[in-house]
Amino acid sequence: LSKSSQIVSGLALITFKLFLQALEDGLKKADADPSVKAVMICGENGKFSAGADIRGFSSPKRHGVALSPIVSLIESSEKPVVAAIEGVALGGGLEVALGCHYRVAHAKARMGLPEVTIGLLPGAEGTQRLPRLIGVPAALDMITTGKHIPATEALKLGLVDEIVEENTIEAAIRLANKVIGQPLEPRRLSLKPVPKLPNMEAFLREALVKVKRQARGCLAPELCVQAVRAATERPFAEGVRRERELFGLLLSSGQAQALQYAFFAERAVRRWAAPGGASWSSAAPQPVRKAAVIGLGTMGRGIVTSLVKANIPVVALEQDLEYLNKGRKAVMLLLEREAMKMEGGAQTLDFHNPARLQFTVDFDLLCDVDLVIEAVFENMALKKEIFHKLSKICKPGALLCTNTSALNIDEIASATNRPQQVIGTHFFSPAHVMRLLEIIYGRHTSPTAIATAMQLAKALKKVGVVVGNCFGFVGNRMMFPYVQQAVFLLEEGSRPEAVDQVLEDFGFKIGPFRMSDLAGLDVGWRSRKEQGLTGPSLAAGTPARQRHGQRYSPLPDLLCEQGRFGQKTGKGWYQYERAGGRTATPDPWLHDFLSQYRDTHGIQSRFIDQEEILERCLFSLINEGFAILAEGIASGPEHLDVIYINGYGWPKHRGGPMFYASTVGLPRVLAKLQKYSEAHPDVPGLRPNAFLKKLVAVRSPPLKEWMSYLSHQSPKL
Ligand SMILES: CC(C)(COP(=O)(O)OP(=O)(O)OC[C@H]1O[C@@H](n2cnc3c(N)ncnc32)[C@H](O)[C@@H]1OP(=O)(O)O)[C@@H](O)C(=O)NCCC(=O)NCCSC(=O)/C=C/CCCCCCCCCCCCC(=O)O
Repeated sequence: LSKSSQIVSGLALITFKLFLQALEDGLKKADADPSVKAVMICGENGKFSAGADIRGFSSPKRHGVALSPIVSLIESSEKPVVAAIEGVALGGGLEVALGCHYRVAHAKARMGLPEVTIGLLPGAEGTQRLPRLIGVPAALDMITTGKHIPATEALKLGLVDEIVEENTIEAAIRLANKVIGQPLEPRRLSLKPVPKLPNMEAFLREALVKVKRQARGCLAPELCVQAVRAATERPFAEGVRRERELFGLLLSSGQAQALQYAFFAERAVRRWAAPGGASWSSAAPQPVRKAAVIGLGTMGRGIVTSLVKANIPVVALEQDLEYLNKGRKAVMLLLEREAMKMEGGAQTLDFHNPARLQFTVDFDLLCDVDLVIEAVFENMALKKEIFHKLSKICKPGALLCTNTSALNIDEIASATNRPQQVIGTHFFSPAHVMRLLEIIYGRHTSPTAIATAMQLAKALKKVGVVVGNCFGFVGNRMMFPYVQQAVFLLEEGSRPEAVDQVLEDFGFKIGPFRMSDLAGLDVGWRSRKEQGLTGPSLAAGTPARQRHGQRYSPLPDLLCEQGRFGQKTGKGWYQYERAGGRTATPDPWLHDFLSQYRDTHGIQSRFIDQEEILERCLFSLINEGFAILAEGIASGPEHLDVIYINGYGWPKHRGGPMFYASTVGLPRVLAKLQKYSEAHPDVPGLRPNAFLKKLVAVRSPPLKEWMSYLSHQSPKL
């Protein structure tokens, strides 16, 4: 068939100008050449196409519109066109394949329309062709979630005609040969009707309700449903017009830019940098063939589960048999659940095999592991004791990681004989679900240790973000002023449900008070007692609402003193149906308690509007972000944004806190902070950071240029 086939595709990414022109030229040439009987389209280097170059969407008119006519050209060809899909066929890549009359895929190929994840919809007629091919429910699922489906599933759905284990191109050529001369009309998707559903209207209505609930203010999923609805209600050409209209709306919504920024930010943070010039490009990771986890509380259980899922043999250690058995049961339950979600189930995970997962109380069994993750509770003395023991037992090359959310990595490292191999790995709960891994280097941490921790994050399918050592690191340090403002707002007249509502409407998965109830108020209470901010070590005569000359709210401490720890005790900032319950209901007791508290402290209650709630919480968090950047704790604003999107439920369609600040406008953030700071001079978190002021003074450059305005390289970097 060599004479009758044409390979006209060549790039994994559709760099539109060159690629589309080549595709058009190739198709026209093939059409005009009587010796060509069929056309096969494939990619280069084992990849069909990852779709359009996402960076190109900043100039949509120039690039975007050109793909649809090409897809139509393919479909209307008088000669059969077969797509040979290897690697990935995503976005515009899959839309090209949908224009073809036949699709052959390699068994390992993946397909999807991920445009929704970058704030768009499949704008080259994908929302109109896919439902015609695989029906509305399956098409809607792919288009609104953007998920990549494996070839086997694509075959079941009818998205591809054949899958092969061997040479996809040869198989596609074989198929092309076979279908020469067969009628093409039934293979042209634009001519097919959308398969009917008995309850189409109800189905689409429910789908819209579901995506709206899940999207929390993100527009793209909703508009995807509207585009698919158009396919069910209108002829193909009109559906395409509607798709284009909706695409245009998304393109100008601002959300697409935020989501595309987030896509590249997540990839940018892999290129880490640390003190002394060490970086991702020069440091090589050590292999991790076996790991250990110390402590099987909530965090340890999730970490063990993550490691087992990543196929890394684990030794799980507890202090005594009682805790060990409790931990073992919980881990097994988590793993059973994870196995059920996986193809191949328990056999794939193999967690009943002691060579893959071993439970022990014997520290000596840690002598041959390559990496230890200590996950005991946040107590410096205990952690130091464990690290001292580890440095005696573990082999010389072993990496010693501490799962801490705030403690000083250098102090923990000082208890060992190998501070260069000590590193912070801050997991987020539940650790087998949450994608973020904050990786904290100490003063002596070696580049190899950082590279190994980053490699571990990748193996665990997490996003590793390398940051410097300070109290709370990046995520929690930015969270402190945010939560502090939320509590101050209660003192001044607001209620937990009002504050949560504003932040959840903004797009947070959960507001600060619901979050605090979920995490447990006792966690922060313990830490504040350790810091001497409350409890028996507080100096007599300390004013109730002041610490170290700054405003302090004792409200969370007072709740803890009442035994209100949140969900676990059935009462916290809200009331719950029972201890351990999850349904938060506003609590009249708390409202009375707040009134009495204000009376006791002579605070005049006032109405606080949504704007003030949002600005005080978010701008104080962002302000701390500028401090972190200025101190060199993180090497760029993308790091902060990736941390917030993946670890703190920040709405991705707003691009992360620092990106959000850039869209609000730095002068506005500064002006508002100045205003609130004047009203609350005893709150340092509201005092505009010098770096923010500087950026405004130099006329608010684009976010990617911010770091170049730091006058001196921070000693941390
Ligand atoms: C699965 C992947 C492809 C690979 O994953 P992995 O192997 O892990 O590698 P990565 O690290 O993720 O990626 C490696 C590097 O490649 C870069 N990359 C990857 N994909 C892209 C991309 N699509 N664009 C740009 N760059 C990309 C990535 O950044 C890495 O580089 P670096 O480390 O950052 O340097 C995975 O990468 C992946 O999932 N990629 C994304 C795939 C995707 O989302 N594809 C869809 C893109 S959108 C699309 O295809 C749309 C096409 C058709 C548009 C038609 C529009 C018509 C509009 C008509 C209407 C006009 C209306 C007018 C409006 C008006 O009125 O104004």
